[in-house]
Amino acid sequence: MNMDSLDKSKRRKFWDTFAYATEGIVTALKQERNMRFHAISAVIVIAFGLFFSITKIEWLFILVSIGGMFSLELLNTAIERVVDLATNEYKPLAKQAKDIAAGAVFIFAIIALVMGIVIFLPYVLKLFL
Ligand SMILES: Nc1ncnc2c1ncn2[C@@H]1O[C@H](COP(=O)(O)OP(=O)(O)OP(=O)(O)O)[C@@H](O)[C@H]1O
Repeated sequence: MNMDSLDKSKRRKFWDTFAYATEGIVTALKQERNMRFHAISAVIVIAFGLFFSITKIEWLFILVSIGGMFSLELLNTAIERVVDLATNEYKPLAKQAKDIAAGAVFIFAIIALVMGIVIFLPYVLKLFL
């Protein structure tokens, strides 16, 4: 293999990674109700952000919340799949793996909710007061 084709195959591998990652996200969106819930929530939060013209720093927190939520839900889904692949019998370790992964999502969801309240509550109050 000459340098040129080596370079090309490396580049293809790089783009393949994006294609597989996109495929994973689309699969999760199609199969997981929670993923669709996050997508709808993200659209609503972005609409609120635009409506209230939130600051740059506030947008960054929203970005981290939305991105973190999607990433964690994807990892949780991946762990669920691996556990189901490993066994379809009732196993205490399978339960632990799924419940612990769900716990990670839950903790971040609470943090994202608190960030949302801290950011949007003052804007909402200003609207009414
Ligand atoms: N093989 C297993 N052995 C023991 N407990 C399991 C097993 N598979 C799932 N569970 C437990 O059953 C409950 C429901 O699991 P399930 O796989 O249906 O996930 P879920 O939380 O309903 O997520 P989703 O709705 O995304 O499928 C969880 O408490 C999980 O830990």
